[in-house]
Amino acid sequence: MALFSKLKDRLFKSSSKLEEGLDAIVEDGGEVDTTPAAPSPAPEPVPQATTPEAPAPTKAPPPPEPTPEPPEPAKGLLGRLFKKADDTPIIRRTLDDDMLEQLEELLIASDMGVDTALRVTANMAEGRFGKKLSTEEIKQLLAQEVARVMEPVARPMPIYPKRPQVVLVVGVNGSGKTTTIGKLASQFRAAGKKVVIAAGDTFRAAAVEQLQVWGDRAGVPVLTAPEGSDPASLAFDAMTRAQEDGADLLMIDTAGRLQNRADLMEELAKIVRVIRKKDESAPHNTLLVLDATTGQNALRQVETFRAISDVSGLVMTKLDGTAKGGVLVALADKFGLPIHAIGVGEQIDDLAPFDPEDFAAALTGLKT
Ligand SMILES: Nc1nc2c(ncn2[C@@H]2O[C@H](COP(=O)(O)OP(=O)(O)OP(=O)(O)O)[C@@H](O)[C@H]2O)c(=O)[nH]1
Repeated sequence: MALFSKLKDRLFKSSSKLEEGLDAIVEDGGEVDTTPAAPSPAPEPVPQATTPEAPAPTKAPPPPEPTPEPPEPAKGLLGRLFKKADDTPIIRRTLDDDMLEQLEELLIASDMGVDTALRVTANMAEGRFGKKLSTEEIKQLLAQEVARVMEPVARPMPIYPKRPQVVLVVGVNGSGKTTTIGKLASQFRAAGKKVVIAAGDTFRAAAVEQLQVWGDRAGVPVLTAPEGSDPASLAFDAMTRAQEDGADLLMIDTAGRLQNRADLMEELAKIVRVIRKKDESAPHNTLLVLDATTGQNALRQVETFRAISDVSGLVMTKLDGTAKGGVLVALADKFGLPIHAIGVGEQIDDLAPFDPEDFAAALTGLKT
């Protein structure tokens, strides 16, 4: 399945934002490259001294531009379109301090966060100061750097021989926990695993109903308890049932009321205490579900949930249709927590494994 093109299509907002910004930066102070064969972006082997003052003579005052003749009008609309694609002049700009600063600002505006943006741009610039770069070449460098940051965190959710493997799912209300549990359950079931879901957000009847809908879609039983009852007691019953049924996986949904952090912390701790009566090593995974559209707020959510639970990995939802995809780079750079999967839509199969190179290309709008 062409998952990559799906991701690419759906990350359009992030990539178009970056793309527009990069075009503007290169055009601002760049000049049309009249040399016929464009030099390749070339990873520079030149090990540049890290001191900033090293390479220097960057400013070659642009000679009066020999603006290339606009392409002769081609016949017909199609002809004109193709002509434009072929003959669009390539603009290059010399990489200097000003340009670097603009790149940093663009990446910060793309939700990468200040530290990550600075690190990424510094790596992009290394050995390339004073070189002329086109937008496409910058995209390639950026994609390379993003992929490098993301590579260590791109890990599927580990599966252990323990049965049932208990997966506690945490995250704020609306982040996509229910949907993600449904999608994961469907994938595990398709892989031949026996799955049980526990609707641990017992405070909201609507949340339980939603989970039942997803359980039906995935063909997986959902254990529920009366509204307002103790989630830990439900978790205990679900654990018993999962053990009796010989289930491979027990996925426990939890409430996401961060407004009352102390209560939520106690509630999660109690669920953990109770399931450990049945299996000391449980929960085996604690998945934090984050909504990509919240941008930098996702960083704060990781900090908060790490303080109240033993987060072992992340699932990032709603990457489709957001211009804030860059936050994943900041998350990877800052916390190094594994990103197990990404949500790219509301349908049951809209959960993809996290692939750093595909993501980097989709985020930067790099043509592959
Ligand atoms: N576009 C898009 N929407 C998503 C994705 N994941 C979840 N959603 C939508 O986000 C909304 C909230 O998702 P839920 O799964 O109900 O979130 P929750 O964290 O369980 O929320 P509560 O039940 O309120 O705790 C729903 O409308 C979902 O359809 C995704 O990857 N892409």
